Amino acid sequence: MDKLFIFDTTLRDGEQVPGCQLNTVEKIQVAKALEGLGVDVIEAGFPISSPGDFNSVVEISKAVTWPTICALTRGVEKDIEVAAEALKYAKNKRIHTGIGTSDYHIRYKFNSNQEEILQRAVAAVKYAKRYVEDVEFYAEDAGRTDNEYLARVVEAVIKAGATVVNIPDTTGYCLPVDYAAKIKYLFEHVNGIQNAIISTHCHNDLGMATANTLAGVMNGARQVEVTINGIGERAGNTSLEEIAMILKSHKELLIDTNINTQKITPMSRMISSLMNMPVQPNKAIVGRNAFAHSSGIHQDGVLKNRESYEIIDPKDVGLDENSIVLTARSGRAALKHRLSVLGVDVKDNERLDEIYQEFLKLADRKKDINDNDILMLAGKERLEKQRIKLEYLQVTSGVGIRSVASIGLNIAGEHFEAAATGNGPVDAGINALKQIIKRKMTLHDFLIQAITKGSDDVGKVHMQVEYEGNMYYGFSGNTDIVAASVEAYIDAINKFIQ
Ligand SMILES: CC(=O)SCCNC(=O)CCNC(=O)[C@H](O)C(C)(C)COP(=O)(O)OP(=O)(O)OC[C@H]1O[C@@H](n2cnc3c(N)ncnc32)[C@H](O)[C@@H]1OP(=O)(O)O
Ligand SMILES: CC(C)C(=O)C(=O)O
Repeated sequence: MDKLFIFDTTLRDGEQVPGCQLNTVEKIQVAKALEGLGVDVIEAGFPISSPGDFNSVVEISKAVTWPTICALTRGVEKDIEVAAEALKYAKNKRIHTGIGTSDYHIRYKFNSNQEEILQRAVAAVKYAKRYVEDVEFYAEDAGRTDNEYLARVVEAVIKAGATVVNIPDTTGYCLPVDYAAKIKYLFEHVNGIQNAIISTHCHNDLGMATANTLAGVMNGARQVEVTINGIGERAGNTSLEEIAMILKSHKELLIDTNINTQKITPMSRMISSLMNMPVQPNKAIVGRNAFAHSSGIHQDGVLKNRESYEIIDPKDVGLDENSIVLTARSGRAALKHRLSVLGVDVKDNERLDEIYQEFLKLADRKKDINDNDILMLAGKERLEKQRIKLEYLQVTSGVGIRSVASIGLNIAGEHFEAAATGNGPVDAGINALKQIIKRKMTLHDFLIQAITKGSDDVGKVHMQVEYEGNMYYGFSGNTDIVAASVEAYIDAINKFIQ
């Protein structure tokens, strides 16, 4: 297996994203987590850019042990001096310097010409070499740089001592076939290329960052510059998790990384939370839906054999399990599975079908069906077979009066009635219930939730009732929330009275 070096630039290119700025303490936290993840190089910042960024590079250098700490500079002496100073405490250090090589950059950014830029590139590498052994050179906008000129620059900087040469597709313009050809061209035309590692740094403006990075690797690049969750300037960078999992999934490529893939999900969540940058739900590997199956045919297939619809074991990226999301497109297999996970075993297909029909009606109204909804549906089923049934409930309540409730119960075929007052209609209803069921019961959890949005909505009630030291759960749903509350209490009682 060939080793691919993972160069993480979440703290530099990722942190350039508006709103994603981190303070030094947060950056140290991220750097330590990246070290745990197994990255080879951490690009910690651009020290000349601000005192805060300088300080972060210093502190990360002190905090991190084995990955190389890299600092970015322009091809400018002062930048290089400041970067070297910031890296003073790093055990393994690298300066990443460079200059734009495309005609756009040479003409408009620098008002210069190819020969002068080539000389500035070489001078920058030589200057950085005065401070550190490990110097990486970037040919900014290499994606749009003419290959013949790029090869001359790459050859010259390697001769000047560059240990790594970065070929960025800065604007995310390249097609994978063209980026592949560019890397191949360099390997075929640069004398001394074996003395340096060729690196990719692909942006995602056209959604091709990962494809381009992979094309580079398949043509000889052995370092990839990536970020967690693919964050970065504009549309972002190649995402670390995608490259790591592509190589883990396609062993035939014979290329390996040091990444401990089981740390990918926690790392992704840490970055998303610290940088206030939500991950799009369908993002490969780390999106909320990356391992969620929501349609009946897929769910049935996955429940029969995970690999029917999953190419990655969720455990390999640090998730406990995949998720079977119940929607109006789900089938009986998924519903039955969820019920059994929740402890409700539906053995009889006729019963399952009845619950399923109720489920479909609810799913058409409500986008997210959660576990409580499912339990409530199964509970409604159960209500009909319960020992204690609510026959009627009448409540009077209002402002400035004490609530009064009268209740009628059918207990194993016998009729009982009672009335009581209470502190509000629910309390009155439960007090009336307790006039008939004279047991020492305590209500703990009591949650009322609207299912959809209208005022005619179903109120869903979830309760926890303690009886003789044990907890019993009760569920119900009704457009009358007082009735739903009393029904939920009766549901809990039925669980210990039968
Ligand atoms: C592709 C990448 O470089 S990705 C990194 C991008 N990240 C950043 O830009 C964040 C950090 N940047 C900064 O803090 C500031 O831009 C600084 C400190 C670097 C420079 O600030 P200023 O001196 O005010 O310059 P300003 O940002 O306005 O313009 C950039 C200057 O750098 C020059 N420059 C840009 N890239 C390079 C380079 N690689 N090598 C040499 N000079 C460069 C530009 O031509 C311009 O010079 P000019 O003023 O003579 O025209
Ligand atoms: C500094 C370089 C590597 C960069 O960020 C780019 O070209 O996008």
